Amino acid sequence: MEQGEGAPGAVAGEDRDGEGWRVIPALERLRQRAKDVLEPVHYDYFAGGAGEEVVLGENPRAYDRLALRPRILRGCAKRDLSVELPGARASMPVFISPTAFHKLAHPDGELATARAAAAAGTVLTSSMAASVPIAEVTAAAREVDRDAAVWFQIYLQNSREVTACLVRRAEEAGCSAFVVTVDSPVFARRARERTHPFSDLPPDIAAENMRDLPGSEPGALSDVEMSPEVSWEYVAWLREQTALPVVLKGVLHPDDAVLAVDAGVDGLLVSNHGGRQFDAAPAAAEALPSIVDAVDGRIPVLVDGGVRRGGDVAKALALGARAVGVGRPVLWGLAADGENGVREVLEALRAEFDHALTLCGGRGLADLTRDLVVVRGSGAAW
Ligand SMILES: Cc1cc2nc3c(=O)[nH]c(=O)nc-3n(C[C@H](O)[C@H](O)[C@H](O)COP(=O)(O)O)c2cc1C
Ligand SMILES: CCCCCCCCCCCCCCC(=O)C(=O)O
Repeated sequence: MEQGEGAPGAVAGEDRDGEGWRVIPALERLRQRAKDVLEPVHYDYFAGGAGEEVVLGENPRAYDRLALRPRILRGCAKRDLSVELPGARASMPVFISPTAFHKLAHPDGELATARAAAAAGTVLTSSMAASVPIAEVTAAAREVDRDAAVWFQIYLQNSREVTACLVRRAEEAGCSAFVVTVDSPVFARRARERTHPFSDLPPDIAAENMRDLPGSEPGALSDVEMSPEVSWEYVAWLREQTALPVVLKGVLHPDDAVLAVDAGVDGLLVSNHGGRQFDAAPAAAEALPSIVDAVDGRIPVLVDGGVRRGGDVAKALALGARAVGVGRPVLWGLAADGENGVREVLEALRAEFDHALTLCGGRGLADLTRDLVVVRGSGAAW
């Protein structure tokens, strides 16, 4: 089996995409299949990370450095995996984090992902840079389950008129929350762009939410901007633009978590963008506990980055996360087998998480508590 970024001793720059040895077999098979079918430039766009991909590897490794001390004899024959999230109730504590351009993975694009998420009873966060407009994404989800929840991810644009227009569109499409990504004041620098420079997107694929926005010609596409001008004042303004829950994505410092609560947001997503933005950032699992402590139960804390196994989900919840997001595994499932591939990823994670919960003696998510977590090699509690 291929060694890779999660493997001890993996060398940066070699086999960086082979997460294989540590992920559950179904996910690894789908990733291999995705690698076989995708154009190398598209595979590298999905798989890659910022800089020399240190954080990309650290995200999964941080989970490996933790262990769970199971509780015994707790009578856990009946278990409830469901969870309350901002604007949604999910059947399990695993949701889909926003990733751009699903049509690069499969011709059905976000329509397939939305159907799979709805069938699994969980949330799809549709990217502002999705290759299907948000109204079509929510409609696809609702065809499967009329109560399906879809969140809309947004980058705050320099023009507030443009941001406000995107907010209205997502509301009209029936999204139930906004995920505002705040970890990207600039575009990332990614090592794989040297080997596979980003060509233009194929002519039939575009960021469809960016059509017909204020200031552009009818039918024209606006750029997705990442702006260093964005500040807390903009978040406060956005808070006034919508009654829907707002989740801030990309929070890594506990002081920012406190500022976010003060700004009136409804949830935090602890994330380093899957290691794609800042290669000196901490692993998501390592940033999580201090943020959970700073928030002190006032709003739910979510986390994404490097979650590849049910045990990782259990560790994140034990550290205080309400739920975890997955990014790349969903893209591998989508590329490998469309809607069915995404379903397979979600159901594999559900089954593994349920198994881990049972082994921890848990009946529900609240039974995963921080006292279960120890640091491997030291035996010390977290
Ligand atoms: C190909 C790709 C595209 C992404 N696009 C977005 C995006 O449009 N907006 C966003 O907030 N995050 C984006 N992300 C980051 C994900 O939301 C998420 O934070 C990350 O993938 C989680 O890590 P994982 O892939 O290890 O699960 C993207 C990630 C990938 C891999
Ligand atoms: C070969 C793939 C082509 C990629 C084209 C990139 C165009 C960038 C403009 C949209 C940015 C979307 C941000 C997505 C994101 O957060 C991420 O990749 O990470």
